[in-house]
Amino acid sequence: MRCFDTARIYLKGGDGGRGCVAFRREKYVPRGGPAGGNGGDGGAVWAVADASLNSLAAFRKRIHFRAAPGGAGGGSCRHGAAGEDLEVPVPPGTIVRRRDAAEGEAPLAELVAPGERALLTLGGRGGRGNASFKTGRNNAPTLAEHGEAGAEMWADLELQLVADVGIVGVPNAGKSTLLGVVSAARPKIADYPFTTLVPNLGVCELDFRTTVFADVPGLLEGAHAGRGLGHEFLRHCQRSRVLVHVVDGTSPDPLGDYTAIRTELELFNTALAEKPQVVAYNKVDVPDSGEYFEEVREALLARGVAEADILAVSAATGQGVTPLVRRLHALLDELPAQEAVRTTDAENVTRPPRRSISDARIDEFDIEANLAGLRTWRVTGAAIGRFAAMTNWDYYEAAARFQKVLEVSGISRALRARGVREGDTVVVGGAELIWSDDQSAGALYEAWREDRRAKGNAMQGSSRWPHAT
Ligand SMILES: Nc1nc2c(ncn2[C@@H]2O[C@H](COP(=O)(O)OP(=O)(O)OP(=O)(O)O)[C@@H](O)[C@H]2O)c(=O)[nH]1
Ligand SMILES: [Mg+2]
Repeated sequence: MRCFDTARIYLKGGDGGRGCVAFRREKYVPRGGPAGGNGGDGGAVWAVADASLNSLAAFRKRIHFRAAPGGAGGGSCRHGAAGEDLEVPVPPGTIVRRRDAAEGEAPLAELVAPGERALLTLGGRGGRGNASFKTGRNNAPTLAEHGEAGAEMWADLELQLVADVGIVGVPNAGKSTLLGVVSAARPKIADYPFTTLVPNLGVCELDFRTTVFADVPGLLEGAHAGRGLGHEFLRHCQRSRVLVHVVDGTSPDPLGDYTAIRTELELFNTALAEKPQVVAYNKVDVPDSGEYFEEVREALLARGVAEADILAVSAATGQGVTPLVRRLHALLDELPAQEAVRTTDAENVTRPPRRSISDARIDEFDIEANLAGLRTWRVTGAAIGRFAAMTNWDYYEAAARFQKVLEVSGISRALRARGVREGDTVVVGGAELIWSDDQSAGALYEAWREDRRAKGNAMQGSSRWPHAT
């Protein structure tokens, strides 16, 4: 038995395209200005509330969602095309949390109204082409960046159905049958407990009004504590504005059933228990079931349930169902108008921020020394790691720029303070560097050329080049 109101998915923004190194070619000008275009930004991943969905079952079949990468930059300052965004359709009422969210952290998004969108992951920034590196001092830069990797994450989805009316009651009380009779929905109905495994939504039309009903699997005692299936589904009721409490009139103890459900609701969430509720005493078409009705009615009145909120019905024959729906309309009318009930403090991001995905600082890093007893150092930090990944080691100027950043960020100083020595290996992100005490540009150039020669200029990214500081 599985239920599909939670799911775990993998999201990845598209990688940025690589920047290009090119120069303008003009007649009589041997070497024109830099003309390498930027790579395109990678596509973002969005969640979109799709009213045609009412479960997360689709995420059994597909759990990976990757947006398209940006195109590479070209010559003549042609920028790469932006990668297309990817939209992940989710049923209205879906909450998205990052899997590694801290305790108490607000969810990433809560999609309630049909068509509502929220940004989940950004694509990577496109790498800059050499035209973008032109400065007064360097008007013929020969370097370009790799695109930034798109952000990736695992996310947990939770569905809390959006409905006007939540139908609660013990298993077999007739909840699904009631949903079927008030709406065109055809929920699964059978003569054993827990026929309903996936919550059903039904649209009821009466008196020119449309009301959405949610039928959830029966609640068992202990449901609030996670015993039985009911707990999984109680959350759906949180979204509904009023409740119908279906009581099985043919049960040996209808009042006991009623009390057990009320207890579950209160233990799960007091806000849930405080929702307006109508008691539908069901199956009155069965001979003898009416016998207890008066008794149960008296007991409910004694507990403060209003007379108008206790109705005898037969979901099977439809008897008493119209007055029941009208009573629900009246209760809904008493409530303040509400667009949609939000249950979290998620702040949906609807416009991608105009900045890189990472707001990490370049001077925030850690150094691990002497890994495995070797003369190897590892520098970690979100910003410096990203910088290393975007550095295109094919170009000497990119390597020189990287060295400058090591200086400016304080990483070189920190390494010296920790006792780095000539010939030591320094790992920064995906790049492996060899430490040299000779800080001159000439030494760096020689080392870079040596490294390129050894590589045949073939490899990208996980480059190894001697580093002189
Ligand atoms: N005679 C009679 N039988 C009914 C009535 N309502 C429901 N039933 C029967 O009761 C059984 C259970 O009905 P369901 O609608 O599946 O009950 P449920 O509350 O949805 O049950 P779960 O999904 O298991 O929690 C079925 O055999 C229905 O045909 C009614 O008004 N009269
Ligand atoms: Mg059912």
